[in-house]
Amino acid sequence: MLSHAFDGYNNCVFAYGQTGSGKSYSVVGSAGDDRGLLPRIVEGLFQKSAAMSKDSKMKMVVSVMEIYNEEIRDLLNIQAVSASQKKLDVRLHPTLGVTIPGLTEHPLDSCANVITIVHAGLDNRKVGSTAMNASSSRSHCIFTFKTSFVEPDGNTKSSQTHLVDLAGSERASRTGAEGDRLKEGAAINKALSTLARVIYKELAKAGVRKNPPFRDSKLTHVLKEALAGNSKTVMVAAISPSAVDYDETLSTMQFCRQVKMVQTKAVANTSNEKGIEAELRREAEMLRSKLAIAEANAGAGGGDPSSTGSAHVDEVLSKYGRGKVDLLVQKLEQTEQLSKFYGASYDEWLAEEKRKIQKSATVDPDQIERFRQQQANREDDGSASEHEDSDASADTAKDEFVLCNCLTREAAISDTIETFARGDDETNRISVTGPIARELLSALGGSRALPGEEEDEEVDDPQDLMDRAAAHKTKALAQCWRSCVEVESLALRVSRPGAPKLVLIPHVAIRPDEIDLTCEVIVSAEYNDDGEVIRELFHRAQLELLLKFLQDEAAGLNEGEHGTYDNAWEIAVARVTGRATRAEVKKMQADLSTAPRPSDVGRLGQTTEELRLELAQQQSATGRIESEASDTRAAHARLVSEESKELQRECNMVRRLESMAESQTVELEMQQFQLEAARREGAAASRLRAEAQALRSELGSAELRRSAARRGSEDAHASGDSLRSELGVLQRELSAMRRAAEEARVAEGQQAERELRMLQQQSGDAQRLRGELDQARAQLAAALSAVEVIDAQEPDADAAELVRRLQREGAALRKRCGEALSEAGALRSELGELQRELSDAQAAECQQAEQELRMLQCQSDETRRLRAELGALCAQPQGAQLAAVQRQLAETRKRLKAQEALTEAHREASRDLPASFESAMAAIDQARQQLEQANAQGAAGAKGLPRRR
Ligand SMILES: Nc1ncnc2c1ncn2[C@@H]1O[C@H](COP(=O)(O)OP(=O)(O)OP(=O)(O)O)[C@@H](O)[C@H]1O
Repeated sequence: MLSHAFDGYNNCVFAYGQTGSGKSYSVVGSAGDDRGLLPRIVEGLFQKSAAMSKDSKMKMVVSVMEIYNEEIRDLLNIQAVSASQKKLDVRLHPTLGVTIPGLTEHPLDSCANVITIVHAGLDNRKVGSTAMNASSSRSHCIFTFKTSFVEPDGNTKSSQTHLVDLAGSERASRTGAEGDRLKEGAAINKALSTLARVIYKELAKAGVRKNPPFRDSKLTHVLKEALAGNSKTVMVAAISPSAVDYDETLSTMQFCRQVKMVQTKAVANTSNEKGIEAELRREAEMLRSKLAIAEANAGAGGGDPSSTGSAHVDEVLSKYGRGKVDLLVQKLEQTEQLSKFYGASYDEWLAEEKRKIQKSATVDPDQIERFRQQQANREDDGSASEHEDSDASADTAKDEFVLCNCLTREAAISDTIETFARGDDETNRISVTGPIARELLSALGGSRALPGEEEDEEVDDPQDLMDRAAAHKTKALAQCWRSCVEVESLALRVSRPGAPKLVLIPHVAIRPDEIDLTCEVIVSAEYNDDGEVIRELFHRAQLELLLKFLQDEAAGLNEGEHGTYDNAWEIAVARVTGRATRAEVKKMQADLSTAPRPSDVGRLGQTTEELRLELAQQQSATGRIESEASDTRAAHARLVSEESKELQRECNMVRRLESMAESQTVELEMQQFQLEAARREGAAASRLRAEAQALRSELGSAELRRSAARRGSEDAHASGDSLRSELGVLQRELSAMRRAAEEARVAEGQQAERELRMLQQQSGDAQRLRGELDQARAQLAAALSAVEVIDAQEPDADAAELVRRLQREGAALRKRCGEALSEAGALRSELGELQRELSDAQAAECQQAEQELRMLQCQSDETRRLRAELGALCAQPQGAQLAAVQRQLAETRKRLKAQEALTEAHREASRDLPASFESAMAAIDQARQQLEQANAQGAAGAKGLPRRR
């Protein structure tokens, strides 16, 4: 873009997108690395300018405006913004193109200066808060940089860069806009939809001639050149990454696609002021020298014209040359003035240019009122006389010319046109030839197309109407000049030196929809016997008709052989006006002079008398016919006025129909556009058709797989159901087991308690037995001691033997008793251990059961989820997912099997538990029996002891 600007191309960047998507962020941004396009472009321009050669110069001005609720406001003219909300308007200038009179432009000399100015402008911008953006731009903002690069050789490249931050498209339902916000939103959406329509029309334009509705909104009117003309234009599409903004994002992208297809026609804006000036100087010099020759000839009493070249050319030069030279000199002076301005300070030049533009684009309100009044009068007084009409049209023409002058920049041209518009004195007879006419034409039309040629739309705004009327007039005038120039040059070509002069007095009658170009031709038709002009005759002729005749005549003439016709243009005029040419009159005279015979004189006189009589009759008949004709003309005028009213009504209806047709055409174009897109897509579709065929067959096999998968899933469902029922059974079994285990635990606990009590009782019995044993031992000891005493006194071998046996048995008994006791202790500890084991096993079992329950719940949840997934998958058959589900199903089956194995193990464990308990109880019983035996033996032993003596 920077290099385009340096090469003299106009640029435009506009940011488009929904509200809050980042348009302002992209165009202006904030400080540092977050700065947007604008500061970066300006930096680039100044950097490039610094790198240019010293003799080159860059000049830059900036303007900032906003379009708020269809009103243009200058953001750099704070006074206007805050004081009276002064609105600006868009004008189409014949040479400058789209202009906004009153918009201030600030000269720039540094990057910092630009940023300051731009931010000052942005402070005045309309910003509001909506539900979608806390600082939402409520207006379209346009930053315009005009740059011109002047090279050392005078070559100038000028460009204009627009940076446009559009307001975001928004939906009232989402932004929550009400009141003023809603109104702003409506204006924003209107401008954006006009932008879209302009784009559609631009696309349609390639085929048929269309007029995009640029004037329907201020935005498109201002950006007309950027959207369809001389500009390199870029669109930045801002979109939101959020899924809720899907619709807006899609519509932005569709708009993007259309914008991408619009083609603009950018041309480099280059000029060389020095070259133009030099050319003008050369031409002026040449004309001055010719004038000097002509004056010298005139001073010398005429002399022989042929000695200085063409007498006719000299004659024309002597009469009109001064005017031409004066005009050219005037033009030259203006160019000099312009170049002086260019050489002077840039600011002064800028101020002067602005003043000129404002002056040229401002129309006096009185003039508008007068013009409107005259138009109304003209419409109302359709039946007025021709004379009144011509007076009124003369006045109107004058006003229209004044308006026309307002639109031209060149004062000299304005004067000429005004002179041309006056129709009552000698100055009106303007002879136009070659260069001057061309200059006038180029000054009137410029290098641009005439405004009237560009568009043909209905306008309600009076100022607009004035502009267009003036443009229309300018166009008519240009046409008239063109025709005059051609007529004159042809007349010059076909006439001979010494032939009568051709003077054209153009009349331009302008009506809203037609241009009538006629001219009065002076034919020096009446001569006295000495060949002197008695009076000049004026004939009104259609310029176009005249031009055609002259062209025919010129085509029939071989250049250099002027002898065939005395004066071809005279013949042409005579043909047009229906009069005899001088040559014909002369021929008739010659015929008469050569033919008369004395015998015929009387007859001729009689014939002449008869002819005179006939002529008188014809004259009276002509008078009658003329009076009838005037009546008919009046009636015709009335009819015409009625018809024109009728036509006006029909026109209005046609316009309404046209507007309807217009909207239908827009729709049609959109459809055509879509059709075109569809056709393009169709081409891609045909490429994809083969692929689609392959996919279809693949789909068929996928269908088969899907049905197989569905069957599999149904099986899986069935197996899932059976698994579930199994699971239910297992759960029921588990709970029954849990209940049985609980009961067994309680019963075992009670049993263990009972046994404990018994053991305690047995241990008490054992204690008692031990006490009795101790007693028996003490008795035994006492008996032994008594036996020893007895032995000592009277030894008894048997008794001693008995005692020894008893002692042995007692020791054995003691030993066995100790063993029984230790066995009972071991049994007790074993019992305690068993009780601990039992309680541990019960706790572990409970824990395990809870875990299992939890697992089963998880499994049942998972099964439910899997079933739902399976259902969804069945609805959308996709092989991979089905396989995944089958895998999950297999895993679940595996887990169920593991669960079953675990449950079985627990079942086994719970089966083993009572057996070990029973063996423990049997051991206890055995120990108890042994203890009882020991006790019985002990008792028997005690009984068998000899009584103490
Ligand atoms: N790329 C980004 N990085 C960081 N912040 C961003 C970005 N784009 C936008 N933002 C932030 O999002 C918010 C809205 O952005 P911005 O005002 O530029 O949106 P907008 O399209 O101009 O909206 P509107 O049309 O309503 O004016 C701002 O606060 C801006 O700083």
